Amino acid sequence: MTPRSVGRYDSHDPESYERPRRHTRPRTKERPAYDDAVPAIVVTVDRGRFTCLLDDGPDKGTVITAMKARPLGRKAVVVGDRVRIVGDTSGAEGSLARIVLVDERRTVLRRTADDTDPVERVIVANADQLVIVAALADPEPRPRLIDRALVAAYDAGMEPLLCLTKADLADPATLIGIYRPLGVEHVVTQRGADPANVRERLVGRTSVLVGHSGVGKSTLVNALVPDAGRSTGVVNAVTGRGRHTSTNVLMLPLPREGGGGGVDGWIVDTPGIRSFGLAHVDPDHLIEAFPDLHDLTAACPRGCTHASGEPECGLDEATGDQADRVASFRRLLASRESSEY
Ligand SMILES: Nc1nc2c(ncn2[C@@H]2O[C@H](COP(=O)(O)OP(=O)(O)OP(=O)(O)O)[C@@H](O)[C@H]2O)c(=O)[nH]1
Ligand SMILES: [Zn+2]
Repeated sequence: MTPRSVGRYDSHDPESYERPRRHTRPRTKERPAYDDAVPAIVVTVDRGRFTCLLDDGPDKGTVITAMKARPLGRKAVVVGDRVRIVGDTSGAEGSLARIVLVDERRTVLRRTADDTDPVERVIVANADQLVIVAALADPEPRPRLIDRALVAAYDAGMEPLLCLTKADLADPATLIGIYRPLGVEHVVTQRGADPANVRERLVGRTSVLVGHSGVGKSTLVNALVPDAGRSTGVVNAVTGRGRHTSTNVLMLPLPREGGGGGVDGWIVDTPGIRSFGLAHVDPDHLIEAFPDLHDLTAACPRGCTHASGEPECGLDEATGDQADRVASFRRLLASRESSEY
């Protein structure tokens, strides 16, 4: 970074993105610094350094290392954030740009403080889909964990997808049956199989993959993103460190089929995240993910949590298939209290 650019951008006020500037000086002579800010996507965070990909212009896809500009203060910048950066955006080795603005987030996937992490955090911003990876065997599927991931997805406004791996070891029918009443979509896969059925679910969106250790998540990611392999990915070029020992959340581009560059979607791998703290989840927000059940609760007493045993809960009116749905919804509600990881 040249001394000129340091002086220039230090006085920059990122707030001016959000409010019209009060002083309307002619802009021809001294262009405001933020006109130079370029859009980028945060793909990983490591000790205060943000790895971003330029998201516009002829150098789109260039890997940039950036830090937060001071005026952003303690506001978190997370993987998936759309940001504006200034300074040295060349991506040259050793260069450091500055994030001056974080765009409004479409979705936020959070985890509450719990035994494994004392701080509530946003894990990923702007993701559309939560892919819950579970092995059909070895390790045995744990529906309680799947339930908790579903709660996190619905609460975040993300669509859940159940991805059942190791189909060579067990039949998926039972597990699929458990999630049918909720209308959860699923795909079944196994090592060595063409991952096309999984891939087609990822095209055009940003998908966060979560799963317990050993379920085959890395095997799947490597099949989907062949040359970005977990240990040699784009991020390595910047950090110079092996990714395979890291537990950082990492967003990988899903390469367009047939080579030639281009990105068909984004996969966010979450090696360090085995569970979600769900204490922040509000039942009235969760039920909005199920409009038919939400309608039933219109006449619930004030403060009704819709759990089984609540007096006069509208969900008790459900019959037939919808009653199955209510039972499943209540199971999800109860999973918030579970201490299982
Ligand atoms: N039988 C069988 N084994 C598989 C399959 N997919 C992965 N495995 C094996 O399961 C083990 C765990 O796979 P990984 O891909 O490392 O699992 P992971 O979910 O990334 O686990 P962590 O690295 O602990 O997060 C490895 O020994 C894989 O070879 C499959 O479809 N069938
Ligand atoms: Zn109720």
